[in-house]
Amino acid sequence: MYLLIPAAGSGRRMGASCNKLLLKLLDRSLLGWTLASAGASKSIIWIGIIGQTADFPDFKAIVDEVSLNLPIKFIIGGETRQESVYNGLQALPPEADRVLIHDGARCLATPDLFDRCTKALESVSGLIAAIPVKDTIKIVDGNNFIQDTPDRRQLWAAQTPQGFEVPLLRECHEKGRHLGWDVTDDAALFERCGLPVQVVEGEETNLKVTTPVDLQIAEFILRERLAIT
Ligand SMILES: Nc1ccn([C@@H]2O[C@H](COP(=O)(O)OP(=O)(O)OP(=O)(O)O)[C@@H](O)[C@H]2O)c(=O)n1
Ligand SMILES: C[C@](O)(CO)[C@H](O)COP(=O)(O)O
Repeated sequence: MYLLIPAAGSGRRMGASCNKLLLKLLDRSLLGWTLASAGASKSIIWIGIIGQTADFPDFKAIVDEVSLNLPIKFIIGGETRQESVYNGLQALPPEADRVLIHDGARCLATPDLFDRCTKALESVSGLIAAIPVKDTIKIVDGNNFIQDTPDRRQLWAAQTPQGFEVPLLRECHEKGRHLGWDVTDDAALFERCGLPVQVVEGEETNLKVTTPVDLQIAEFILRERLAIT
């Protein structure tokens, strides 16, 4: 399976002075953990890392440290995640018919999750990893008054990997650009184009490291996983 890793963000909500994917979690950068997990999966055969040019020297050092036995391509990202993935899709090898897209910031996804998504993508044209929400969710208006409480049994929190047939996802991105759609994940483009997206059970620990507290939670999970005290 071909894998695109959007890693071209700035980490504004993390408040760090650099791309948050360069921050260390134990002895390795966030991007390093993400790459190590993808590299340990049985199904990933190629990785495209989408980043800002200024980060490429650091990204190259991280790739060397993780010593992956896979072809790696560096792809220049855009101003939004949507644009970055668009650029990634243009840079896929011509033989790539299906692709997984996985946020660099979801550095705790396990190799098994990549493999389960790859397997599931053999029989559907679009999928996402997601987990049922645990909280009661409120729809709130601009004045902070609740408008609705949707049935939680139908609510799932979207994660990555998200996987798609490449020609269909390219078409959805083109349409989105043409019509000015602004979305936070690739599944949303598929949905707006009326295409089906299947949900694959994600992982509760597959958090997106977004704010400083997520870094602490991620470190706790990693220590438990690696049995480090
Ligand atoms: N222009 C962008 C923006 C985001 N991303 C990537 O998309 C993933 C999810 O984005 P998010 O966690 O929001 O990262 P940032 O954009 O870096 O964070 P923030 O929104 O707080 O600035 C991250 O792996 C990030 O690097 C990207 O490739 N290109
Ligand atoms: C793709 C994603 O990780 C699914 O949860 C998320 O939508 C990324 O969006 P963000 O706005 O960059 O957090």
